[in-house]
Amino acid sequence: MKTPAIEIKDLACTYVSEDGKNEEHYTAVKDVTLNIAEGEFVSIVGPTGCGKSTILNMTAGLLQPSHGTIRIFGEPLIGLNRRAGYMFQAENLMPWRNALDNVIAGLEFKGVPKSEAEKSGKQWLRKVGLAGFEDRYPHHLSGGMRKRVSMAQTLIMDPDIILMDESFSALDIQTRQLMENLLLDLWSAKKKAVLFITHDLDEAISMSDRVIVMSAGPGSHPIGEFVIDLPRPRDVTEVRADPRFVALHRAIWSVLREEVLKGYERQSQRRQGK
Ligand SMILES: Nc1ncnc2c1ncn2[C@@H]1O[C@H](COP(=O)(O)OP(=O)(O)OP(=O)(O)O)[C@@H](O)[C@H]1O
Repeated sequence: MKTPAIEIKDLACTYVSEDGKNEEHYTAVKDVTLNIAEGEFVSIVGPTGCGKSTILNMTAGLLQPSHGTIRIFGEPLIGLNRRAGYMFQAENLMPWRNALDNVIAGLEFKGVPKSEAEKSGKQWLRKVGLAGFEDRYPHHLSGGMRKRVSMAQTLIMDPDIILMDESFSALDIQTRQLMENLLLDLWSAKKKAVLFITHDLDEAISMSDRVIVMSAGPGSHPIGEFVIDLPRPRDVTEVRADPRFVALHRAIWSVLREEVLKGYERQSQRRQGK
């Protein structure tokens, strides 16, 4: 069997917070075991606050697990995950750089000569539908255009793994579906392992090869795994009318629904300090 791109074993994360007097421990995730194959597109869905971002941040190497291991293409993850590119919900463009200079920032940092980086940057801006926008600064681009620049900025580095945390959730629905289709097009041209975090079950099903459902926290862990056997290439809007999509949605929601309700209840108990 091929070595997985991401191999997560018995992972746990306990946050410790202090208010000056007391130390509070909160185990967000526990017993998380999960593999993602090379080129596989996997989404994690779960109730709000269940620890989806916690898992992603540990896989990115931005957060140290309290327990368990993460292997990247067979190698234990130590420090930052250098084989991964990230796309988060928040804007990460540098406002003082134009679109092209934002796209090539990572290449420049790696020491790629400017002319070579610019040539590649222009190609990437074309791929994401922004040819002619090279000189525009982020504040002169729409939210959707800024996301396209971010996507080019991530993919130009040719990472073997792409980690995405609610990357499109701030966009309006039409722009969001355009971005989802664009991502699928780019992904199918050069398949990378994708770990995609989303609140949106429709988005998870329409994009993924596999959807993992997490339980409500504390100690959140996977409680369901669904293979999405919808044919590719997919159009994320059209695929939603496919009877198989509807059946998968029903099956996954039957597992997720109860956890969502538990998640709301536990969060409100936590807020009240119960
Ligand atoms: N630094 C921290 N200190 C203490 N608790 C934290 C910290 N970061 C996250 N948490 C808690 O850990 C739990 C998991 O958080 P996380 O952001 O990973 O969940 P999520 O599933 O991504 O949330 P959402 O769906 O709302 O984006 C939450 O209950 C959160 O309040």
